Amino acid sequence: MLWLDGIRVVEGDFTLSADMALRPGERIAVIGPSGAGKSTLLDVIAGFRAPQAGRVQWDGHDLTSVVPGKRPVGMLFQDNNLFPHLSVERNLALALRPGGGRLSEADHDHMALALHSVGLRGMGSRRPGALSGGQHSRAALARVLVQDRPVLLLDEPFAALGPALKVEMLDLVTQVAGAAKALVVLVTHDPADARRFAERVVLVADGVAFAPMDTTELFANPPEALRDYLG
Ligand SMILES: Nc1ncnc2c1ncn2[C@@H]1O[C@H](COP(=O)(O)OP(=O)(O)OP(=O)(O)O)[C@@H](O)[C@H]1O
Repeated sequence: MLWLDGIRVVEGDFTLSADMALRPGERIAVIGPSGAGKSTLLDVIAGFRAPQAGRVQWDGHDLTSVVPGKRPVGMLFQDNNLFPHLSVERNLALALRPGGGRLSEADHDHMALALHSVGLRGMGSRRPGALSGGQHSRAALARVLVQDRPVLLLDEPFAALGPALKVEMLDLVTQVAGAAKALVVLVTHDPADARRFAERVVLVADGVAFAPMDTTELFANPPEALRDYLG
């Protein structure tokens, strides 16, 4: 379980409070107005931002003072570009062994499996410039998957893709994260993404990241803050 316990972030006029528990393996969407604090919430979980109060816990371990690289968290951003001068496989290798070092046969098998799972089997030797937009997104997803982290944070990773490709990628994330039993937290501006992807939704508005609500119930009976956001 990922616990956000009494989290409070304050920066000038901006405040964000969060108290919630997210279950292993579930798919969460984070929605809310621009500037409400969706990315801030992910940054607190990932450790890029220290809250002024509260604790982040995973599986009973307090992560609050753990550096980002040591947290059980993988992240995928929209601009999370692959290194253009390295092959896809070298990009994956860097994610697997950030400090360098020789890759074992098991590591190579692991990378091949990650590429296979995102539909890029046999494309490991290509450079990112030789991939289509959709393939690029798949490679970036493989790079996160190869790290085998039980929590995946996705900050609008597919916003630049066309609608059909975005749906394809969301379904792929559902499939691969399901196989890995990873908790996925997806920030999106598109309520349709939340409906398609998420079992539960965290609404961020008015300084609060509200505890997750069942997606179907939330959209069937939206609270005022969501009605304001949906317009
Ligand atoms: N590096 C920073 N320094 C100061 N303020 C920041 C910084 N990054 C974000 N903010 C502010 O923190 C608040 C929350 O930003 P955040 O990016 O978390 O919102 P968001 O909901 O993800 O927005 P969007 O949907 O536009 O991406 C905003 O008021 C923003 O201006």
